[in-house]
Amino acid sequence: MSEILFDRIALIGIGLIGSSIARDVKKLGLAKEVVISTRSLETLKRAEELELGTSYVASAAEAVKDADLVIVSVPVGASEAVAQQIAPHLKPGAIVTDVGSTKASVIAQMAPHMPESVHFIPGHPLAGTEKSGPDAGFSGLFKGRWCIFTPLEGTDADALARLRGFWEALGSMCDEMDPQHHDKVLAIVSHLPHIIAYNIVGTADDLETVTESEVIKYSASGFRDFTRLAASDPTMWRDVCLHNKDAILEMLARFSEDLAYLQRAIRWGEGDKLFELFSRTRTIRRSIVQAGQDVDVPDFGRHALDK
Ligand SMILES: NC(=O)C1=CN([C@@H]2O[C@H](COP(=O)(O)OP(=O)(O)OC[C@H]3O[C@@H](n4cnc5c(N)ncnc54)[C@H](O)[C@@H]3O)[C@@H](O)[C@H]2O)C=CC1
Ligand SMILES: O=C(O)C(=O)Cc1ccc(O)cc1
Repeated sequence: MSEILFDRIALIGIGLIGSSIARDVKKLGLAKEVVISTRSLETLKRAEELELGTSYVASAAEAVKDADLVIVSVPVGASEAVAQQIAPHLKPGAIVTDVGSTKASVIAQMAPHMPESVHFIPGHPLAGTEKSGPDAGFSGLFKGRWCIFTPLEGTDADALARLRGFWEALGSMCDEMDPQHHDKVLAIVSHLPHIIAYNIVGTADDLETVTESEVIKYSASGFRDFTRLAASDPTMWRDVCLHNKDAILEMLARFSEDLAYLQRAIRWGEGDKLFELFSRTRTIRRSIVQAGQDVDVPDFGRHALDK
């Protein structure tokens, strides 16, 4: 059992990410009280059945009262609505953070509503799966994973250090970044891979009508890897696309250009070009594996806190 880091934590949104945080907080004893609130009463009831917190309230405003740490874990498009609901009820000195996959838009939605008396520190744990909802979370999700903060100018150093300490207690490695830079980096390493997966699985599904069930029947592991990403939550990914539009479009333009290069090399039988690219990318995979960042979803257990 670790030490208590916050007396009262409020979790707004209790899906995959919120419930994984709740499980770690409970397991490690990081808070005296964990108040949970979420939009649907059905999910709230499920959180209670799973005993994820110490109290369960229907309104976000009620949940944040007296909370020292507020973690907003909702689809990024709901950030402003949540900020509006909680703002008048936040305790002076409280730390308010989020876990959204995009950062500039979350800041634009939330920061204007935050009272000066609280510390608003946007965050993003780079850990997750294609699943969603409170049953999908698990203890240890964040272990060995990066958590990126995109602090606003003038952020209180002690508050940032406390939030960092919290994520480190969950096993994360922490870093800081400018929100625009975060959004560009994440566009290429996370958002594009999901968009490409949605696209290829959609294309295969369209072909299915032509080839009957062959696409699914003979799908090799490469295609199956894409289907895992393409099974990710539609609301969450719709919001990511809408709220990181510029960076995603910039990376998609670059991606399409490079795909055209590949297409041309195939058309003209330029094997040397194909070989050069495929060798370069193979080196990248090998360096990721060496750095221990190759954890596929089925292997998460290896990193779980309970092992
Ligand atoms: N799924 C993943 O792998 C990762 C997701 N994220 C980010 O974490 C956030 C949450 O994602 P998940 O936990 O995966 O989603 P989820 O779909 O599992 O859970 C979302 C939760 O938010 C609640 N919610 C939705 N709209 C709400 C509103 N207006 N007010 C209050 N609660 C509301 C839902 O009831 C649910 O409890 C998103 O912003 C996502 O971009 C970050 C890292 C990884
Ligand atoms: O399931 C996967 O492979 C992921 O990439 C999970 C993920 C989704 C969104 C994020 O912002 C961070 C991590």
